[in-house]
Amino acid sequence: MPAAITPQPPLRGVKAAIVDLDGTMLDTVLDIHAAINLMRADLHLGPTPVTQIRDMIGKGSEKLVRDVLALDLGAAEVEQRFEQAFDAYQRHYAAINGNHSTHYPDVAAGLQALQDDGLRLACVTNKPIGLARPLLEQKGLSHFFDVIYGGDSLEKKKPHPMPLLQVCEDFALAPQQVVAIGDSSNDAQAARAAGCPVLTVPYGYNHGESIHETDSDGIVDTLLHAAKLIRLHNSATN
Ligand SMILES: O=C(O)COP(=O)(O)O
Ligand SMILES: [Mg+2]
Repeated sequence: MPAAITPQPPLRGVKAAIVDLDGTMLDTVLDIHAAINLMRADLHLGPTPVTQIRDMIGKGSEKLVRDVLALDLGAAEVEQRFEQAFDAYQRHYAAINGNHSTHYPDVAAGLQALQDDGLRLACVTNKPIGLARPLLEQKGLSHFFDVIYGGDSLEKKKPHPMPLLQVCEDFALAPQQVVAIGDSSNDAQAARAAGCPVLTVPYGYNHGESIHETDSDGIVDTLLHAAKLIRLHNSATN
C-alpha cells in the first residue's frame, strides 16, 4: 500500500521573504495624504480626508493620483491633468517623505529574527523606487534587504507576479521557498500568481476590505510573529 501523502505546510522549507512596505513595515498614510493634498491645492482642488486616501493605497502612485483626480473630474479631464498632478505629487512627496510615517510594532525585530534564521530578505513595494529607497534608509530598515524593487523598477507591478518572480530568480530559489508578507489582496494575488506562500498582516491598508477576505496562508499580528511561525515550520522539517 502506498504511504499516505501528508500535505506540506506551505511555509516548510522557506529560505527567503519578500516584504511589502506601505501598510506592512511603515504606516505611511499621513505622508501620502499630505502629498496628495499639496498636489490637489496646486490644481485648485480642495483637500480630501485621510480615510478616503487610506482605501486607495496599494496599487501604485499612478493609480492613486488618477483615483484622487477622479473624485472631482471626468475621465477625459483626469487624463488631461494627470501628468501635471503626478509630477506635483512626486515632488511634494519627495520633500516630506518619512516626516509623518512610523514603524508598525516589531518591524525591525521581525526582520532581524528572519535574518538571524538565515532567510534572505527582499522588499517589493508598489511605491516608486525613488521614494521607497530613501524612506527605508531614513527609517533604518534598508540594511536588512539584499534587493529592493519599487512599483516602477520592472515592467509590471503587484498584483502581477513579475517582481516576486524576479526576486526568486535573484536569490536562485523556487517560488515555494520564498514567502511574501503583505497587508493587502494585492500582495496575496501577486504571491498566488508567482506560486509563493503568503502571510498577511491585519493592520495595514487593504482597499477598505477585511484581511480575512483575502486568500492567504496565515494572518500574522506582526513581522516578529511571521518570523516565529516560519521558524516553527522550518524546525518541523528537521
Ligand atoms: O504605493 C503603493 O501603492 C503601496 O505600496 P506597497 O506595495 O508598499 O503597499
Ligand atoms: Mg502594502
